[in-house]
Amino acid sequence: MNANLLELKGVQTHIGAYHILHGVNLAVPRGQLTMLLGRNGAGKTTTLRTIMGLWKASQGSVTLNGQDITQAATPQIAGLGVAYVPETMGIFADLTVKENMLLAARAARTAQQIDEKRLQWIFSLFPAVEKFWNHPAGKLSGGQKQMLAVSRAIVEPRELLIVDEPSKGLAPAIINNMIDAFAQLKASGVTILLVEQNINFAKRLGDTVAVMDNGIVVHAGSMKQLADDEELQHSLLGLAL
Ligand SMILES: Nc1ncnc2c1ncn2[C@@H]1O[C@H](COP(=O)(O)OP(=O)(O)OP(=O)(O)O)[C@@H](O)[C@H]1O
Repeated sequence: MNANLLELKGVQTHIGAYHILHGVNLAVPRGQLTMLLGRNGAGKTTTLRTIMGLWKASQGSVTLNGQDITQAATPQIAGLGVAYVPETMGIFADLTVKENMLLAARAARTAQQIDEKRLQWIFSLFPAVEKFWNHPAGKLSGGQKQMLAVSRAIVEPRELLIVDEPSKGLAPAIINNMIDAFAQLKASGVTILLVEQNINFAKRLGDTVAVMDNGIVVHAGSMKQLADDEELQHSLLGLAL
């Protein structure tokens, strides 16, 4: 079995006339939490969208479990066990939390059909999801919406969870809750890829890190190594952890 669940090799992506990714190499080790860092506009979101088939790579390859998914359609990629939470979160504001969860559960048509043990586990990770079960999702706070978005992504078992900036705009207490939840998710065996701007969040959760700049990965290694090396942080990110 390949040690890397996901691998990008030489991935180039164009958006219309713009050449955004210039040969991204990225490895996401199985069972680990990988942080994708980088300045604004470095190409992190474009990388996630290319993995999900929402943009198509013009060159290079994306492989999942050794299977080439470079040209696969998004539903097919999702069907292989990949869940993606975009920055916009994809929540239906007019629907209740419960309805949002049901829509995310492909196999369930009623709340009773969602695997009960799994639902209780999700409630334990994100108590707000249970508390506001029958409330319109649009009424939730930013942090609660983010928790609902991640809960939707894991309503059924997934092999790979990809989340774009889960800590964005959240208060420190909510960020701590989010860190605990991701740590528990990882302990359950899910491989996780997170885009982050919050360096402390990255430092506390990451096993592996990749740093992007100008559409390529300019550094890859262990999170601890980067966390311990202030000079490297300055040169890669313009700041220290
Ligand atoms: N739809 C689009 N059309 C044209 N250019 C785009 C589009 N989406 C992104 N870009 C450009 O691609 C580059 C990379 O954007 P991307 O969103 O991937 O960066 P990012 O690292 O995720 O940054 P941020 O943290 O600001 O979201 C940026 O220069 C951006 O302006």
